[in-house]
Amino acid sequence: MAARTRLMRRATARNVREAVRWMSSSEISDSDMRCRPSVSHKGSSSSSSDPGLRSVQWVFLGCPGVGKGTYASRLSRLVSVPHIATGDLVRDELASSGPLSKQLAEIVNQGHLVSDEIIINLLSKRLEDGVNKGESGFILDGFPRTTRQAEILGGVTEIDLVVNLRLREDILLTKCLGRRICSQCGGNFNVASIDIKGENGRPDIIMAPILPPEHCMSKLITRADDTREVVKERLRVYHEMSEPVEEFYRKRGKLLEFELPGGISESWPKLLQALKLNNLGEEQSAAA
Ligand SMILES: Nc1ncnc2c1ncn2[C@@H]1O[C@H](COP(=O)(O)OP(=O)(O)O)[C@@H](O)[C@H]1O
Repeated sequence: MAARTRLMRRATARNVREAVRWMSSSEISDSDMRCRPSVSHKGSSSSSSDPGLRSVQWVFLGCPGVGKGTYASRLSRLVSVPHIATGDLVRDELASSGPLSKQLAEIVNQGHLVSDEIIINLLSKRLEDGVNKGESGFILDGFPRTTRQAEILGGVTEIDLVVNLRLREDILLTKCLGRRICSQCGGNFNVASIDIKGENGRPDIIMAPILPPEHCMSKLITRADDTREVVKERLRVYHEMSEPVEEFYRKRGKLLEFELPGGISESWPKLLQALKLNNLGEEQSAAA
């Protein structure tokens, strides 16, 4: 057991060293890595050799069901960096039926966290593959989820900004239960229709369902960990293990709190405004 732990530690250290080497061999200077949302992010290329591009290194935090994936993936397209969701890395590993898949299935389907070692291995590999393809910068979604992960990430590279998405807990559960994925195209949808009257000074919250196109309707599936019991456990685990990560970044002055006011049409422009990216959003919708 001790030997296995030592081996795991060595494997992790090696991956982190590789990530460090990746960072230091990158053409981007330290100052370029810092968040400069007001500079132009032209085109869809994420190559670091384009002097007009600056690669942001952002993290999205937030409870299960809050919409980290939705907003992180939209933003990644806007600022031309990859959206890396550790939940997707875990699901890819599960689907691959590799040596880890049985162990992972048990953990994920109980709503628990995968070990820091395994998740860092998966993330290091994804970052390395990306760098080999010429990627730079990232928006991380679902990582770090423990303070240890945050410390390891901080030892490897500088995070510019951490966006903490927030939403009422009763809505989170409904949203998780409404999630659907098209088994053919992989599209993410949500059949939940939320219309909650505000009370005690809280505003109304209206979130329209995100319905799939006709051709996906018959192919919709639900994630195995999106059952009522497992979502409740994931929320409990988030409060216990991941909320301290918010404090970790708050203390370092990197945390941007963002309370979602409603569905995408209402929240997206406000999020861009909070990130001082509204001009970029307008440019892109004008070009579309
Ligand atoms: N950083 C991480 N650390 C540990 N486990 C993780 C991490 N990211 C993802 N996982 C595992 O993958 C599952 C799915 O993650 P994700 O898709 O991000 O779910 P959620 O909807 O709960 O945010 C998690 O419940 C957990 O088991």
